Amino acid sequence: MTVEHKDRPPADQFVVGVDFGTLSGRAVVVRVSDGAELAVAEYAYPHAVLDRELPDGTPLPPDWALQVPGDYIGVLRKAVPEALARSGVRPEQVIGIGTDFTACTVLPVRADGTPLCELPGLAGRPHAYVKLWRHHAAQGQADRINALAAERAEPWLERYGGRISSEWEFAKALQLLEEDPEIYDRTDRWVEAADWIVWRLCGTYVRNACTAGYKGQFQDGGYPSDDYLAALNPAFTDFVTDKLDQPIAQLGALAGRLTAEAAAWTGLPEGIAVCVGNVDAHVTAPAATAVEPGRMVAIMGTSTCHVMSSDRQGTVPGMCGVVDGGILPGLWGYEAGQSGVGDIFAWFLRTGFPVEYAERAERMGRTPHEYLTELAAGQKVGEHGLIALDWHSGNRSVLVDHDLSGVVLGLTLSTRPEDVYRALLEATAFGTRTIVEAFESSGVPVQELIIAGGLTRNALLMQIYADVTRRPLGVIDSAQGPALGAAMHAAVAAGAYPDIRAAAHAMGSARPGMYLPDPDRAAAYDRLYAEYRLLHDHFGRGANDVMHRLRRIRAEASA
Ligand SMILES: Nc1ncnc2c1ncn2[C@@H]1O[C@H](COP(=O)(O)OP(=O)(O)O)[C@@H](O)[C@H]1O
Ligand SMILES: O=C(CO)[C@H](O)[C@H](O)COP(=O)(O)O
Repeated sequence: MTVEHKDRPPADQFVVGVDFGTLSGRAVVVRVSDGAELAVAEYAYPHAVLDRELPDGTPLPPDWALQVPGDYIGVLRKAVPEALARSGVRPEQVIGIGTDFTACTVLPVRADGTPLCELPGLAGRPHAYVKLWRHHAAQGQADRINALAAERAEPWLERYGGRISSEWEFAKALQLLEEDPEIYDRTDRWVEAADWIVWRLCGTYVRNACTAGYKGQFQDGGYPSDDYLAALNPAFTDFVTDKLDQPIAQLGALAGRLTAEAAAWTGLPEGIAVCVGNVDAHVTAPAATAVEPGRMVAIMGTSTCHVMSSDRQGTVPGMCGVVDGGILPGLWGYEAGQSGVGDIFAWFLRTGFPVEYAERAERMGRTPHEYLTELAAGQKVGEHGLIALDWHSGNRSVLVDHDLSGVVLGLTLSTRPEDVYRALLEATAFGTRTIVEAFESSGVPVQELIIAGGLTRNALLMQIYADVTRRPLGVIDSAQGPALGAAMHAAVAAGAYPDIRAAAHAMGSARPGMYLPDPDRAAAYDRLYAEYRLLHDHFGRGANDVMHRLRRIRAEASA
């Protein structure tokens, strides 16, 4: 007989969490009483990431990254019913659905939520589509936003470590205005995909406090002022009033009830609780039980987000932002990140993985990642003679410059693919150490590092992170941390728990100290990290502007 914990929900109630990642959506059916994940189903976006051309063949310039909003609806129609069927749970046992999304992934929509790219005649207009979080073609607008904010000493700038990213809402909207004013004019709302999917589920458009704060620069009850926007571009003056402003709700709040249309898509009962949206990184903190100050969660996937709550409000140079209640109610939520991590490893598989390696991996029943990892694991630290900069997708923290690019130094004629692969793994660890040290030196202590996301599957990578950061690494128990976090917020929205902390204690779990730093390897990495920081400052802080010059040369050549 199971003894029901007195204040725990009954064991026959379930929630669904849906994690909209960069390349796919994952739906998980979760038991409310203890967070047990009964089933998961994944749906890969048919159009993946549009970074070369639109579906109709319209070419895209460099640094563009778009998506097709219909792909997201596919997750609701395919992954949710599949997970429900696999779970054996009856639909009437499901009391709520919660979602999380990559961010800042934004799209222009009409007043009823229709994406502009779905309107007649606009399928060939790049600015009518979703701008994915890693759309980096608005760096020019971001540079102007930062320069003007610094010149006017705008108070909100320091909440973002002194620099606004080209990945965020204002830079992307300004690019839209300046490059396709007709699409801008036809945009009724500029919506985070995190909120658009909730809008599709319950018929209500409400902005979540997380993306509004970190990506929409909502601080102390307001957005950047109209006269600041007018100084950027007079046509941008009313952007907040006309296209952005919308009621904001706290994380875990009820956004509305599942509509009949969404019930038909998902196979879930009409009228169940639909939770306010959330971000794939921040939603994972409670899933990893990181609900106390100083426990940093690094969600490692295509990119890495470092999220941490603190009782201190500080300014960490190059952080993505600090938002009151941005992760957990009542605490300052900090975000930092690396815009390319798994993406960099994927790039190397596309471009540096020889056919004979692929054939050997297949014969051994290994994926390319597994095969290269096995080959690289046997090396001693420094044996490959390489050092890399993990900037193939720009630098999000601490330099906030997406016009920077990747570097591999030390190549010789005897360098092997596994050498470069390991150097890339290590470079991302050096990037994380740079971020952790920025927090520590700014008076915001990082007590513990907990890893979540798809990259937890790579044990060598985890050990390298422990050795490089000289910190024990905890690992979230769930293989679907973001989806579990979304499910937990749905349980709160459905009233099963009073708040997300209570849900975290009942439903979240992580294993502390899974990877411990080895003193000898850590000492060897200190030498390589010192070289990384020299390169970091040389190429990233103006000593040698070659990376920006190369971009200008490329732009002229491709023009
Ligand atoms: N064993 C592995 N080692 C290193 N990287 C991996 C491995 N498996 C997948 N990846 C990378 O992980 C990324 C996908 O991360 P994941 O968390 O699954 O998805 P998402 O980023 O969409 O949430 C891809 O960029 C892929 O190259
Ligand atoms: O910046 C983000 C969160 O603030 C993005 O959501 C994240 O970088 C992309 O997610 P993933 O790497 O899992 O695809």
